[in-house]
Amino acid sequence: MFQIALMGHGVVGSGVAEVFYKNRKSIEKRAGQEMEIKYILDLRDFPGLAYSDKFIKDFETIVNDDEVKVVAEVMGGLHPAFEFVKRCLEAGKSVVTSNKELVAAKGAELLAIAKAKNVNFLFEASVGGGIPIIRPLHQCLAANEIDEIAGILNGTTNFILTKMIREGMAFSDALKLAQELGYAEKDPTADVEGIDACRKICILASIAFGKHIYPEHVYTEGISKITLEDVSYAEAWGGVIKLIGRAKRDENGKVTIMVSPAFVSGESQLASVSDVFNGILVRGDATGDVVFYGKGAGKLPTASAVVADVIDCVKNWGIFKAPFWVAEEDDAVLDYKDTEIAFYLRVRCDEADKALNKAKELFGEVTPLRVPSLTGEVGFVTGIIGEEQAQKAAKAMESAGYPVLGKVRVLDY
Ligand SMILES: NC(=O)C1=CN([C@@H]2O[C@H](COP(=O)(O)OP(=O)(O)OC[C@H]3O[C@@H](n4cnc5c(N)ncnc54)[C@H](OP(=O)(O)O)[C@@H]3O)[C@@H](O)[C@H]2O)C=CC1
Ligand SMILES: N[C@@H](CC=O)C(=O)O
Repeated sequence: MFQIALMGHGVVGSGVAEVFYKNRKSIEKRAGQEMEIKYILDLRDFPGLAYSDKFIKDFETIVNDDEVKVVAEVMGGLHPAFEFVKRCLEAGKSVVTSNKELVAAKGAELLAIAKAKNVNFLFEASVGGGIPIIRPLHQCLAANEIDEIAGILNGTTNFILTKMIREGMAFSDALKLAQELGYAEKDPTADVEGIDACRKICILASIAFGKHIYPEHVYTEGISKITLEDVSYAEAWGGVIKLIGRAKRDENGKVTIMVSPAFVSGESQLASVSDVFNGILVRGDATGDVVFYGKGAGKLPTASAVVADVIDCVKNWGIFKAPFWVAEEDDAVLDYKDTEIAFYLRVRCDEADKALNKAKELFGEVTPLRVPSLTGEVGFVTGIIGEEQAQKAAKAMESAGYPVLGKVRVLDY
């Protein structure tokens, strides 16, 4: 009998218990072992559940119990999750987690401990909720050199943008709904400001490129400044606005990585990824583009990935099967200011032609965008230019009397 401990009984943790008890027979069959949840650690009490007797409040009970072989950490946050996970691994227990903050910050260190102890540290649920992406990237695509990964990695912001685009719903109402549905992080700033997507693209890039990419080295911009007017200009351009995380490795091994809202063409596979769904494009040198799609957040989709990792730990007891990357001292990430991309801008003006002439002078050739219902302003899309040049040119537009009302990157996916 394999004894398991669950740390956290919130949205994901309660889903893990639900999936485990509902599908226990098939789960045990797939794991090849009988399994039981011995403890559930949480700060609160949960009376009236069929498994209410499992709840404990002291982590020491779990770490000191040799019968507990696999621990699922679904509490979230960096502390005390890091200390708890580290101690479990050091005690010879395999750990699975849905906690991207933990993996993005401490993945290399925890993987090194797991490898040394010959236990597993798995985190399929940390990216893309219920979408299988970590295992395919690490195992099924292992024969490829991965050149690029780009995707919609945050369910909450994609849900908000979809509600804004399709229903004209106010940002705050859409966020409230995402929180009620259990999609958002405890502090939704992490979703809205792109921090959650940044953690996820860091995890994917670390697996793909074999070295730890730290969130603090990644330029990150969220969707809080996106307006319904920007949405209309994107439509006039022939696309939609999405929050995109992307990472690309050049021939020297340097990584360009960024999270920001972006115009994506209506024909792009990412354009049709709506609601809480995530879509992740992986470009391999042998496979070409492979796209992963599914529910990126929510109780049961995420729990599905956590329980699958638990099964893997049980089935592969004594075999290290986790993805692996090393912590690197030198920074592998290129300064985003040294990279190039196209931009959409929206400026206030009395005469659109004059504003567009000024834009040409400052940005080079531009493509005008017109939304008939919006007066006293004009939108345009630049060619590929340097990030720094774009920043300077936008400032110069303002100095010339054309206040910038919106500025979003334009992608060619
Ligand atoms: N919700 C989602 O759709 C997804 C979430 N994730 C990740 O999964 C993790 C959990 O998310 P979610 O379930 O939504 O979060 P919740 O806040 O709903 O659940 C966390 C639970 O853990 C408990 N907890 C927190 N700290 C401790 C502690 N020190 N000791 C014991 N219990 C503790 C909390 O108690 P209390 O409420 O009293 O603080 C709460 O019950 C996060 O890392 C999140 O980023 C990943 C993919 C999708
Ligand atoms: N808050 C996250 C939850 C899953 O990672 C999201 O909205 O994607």
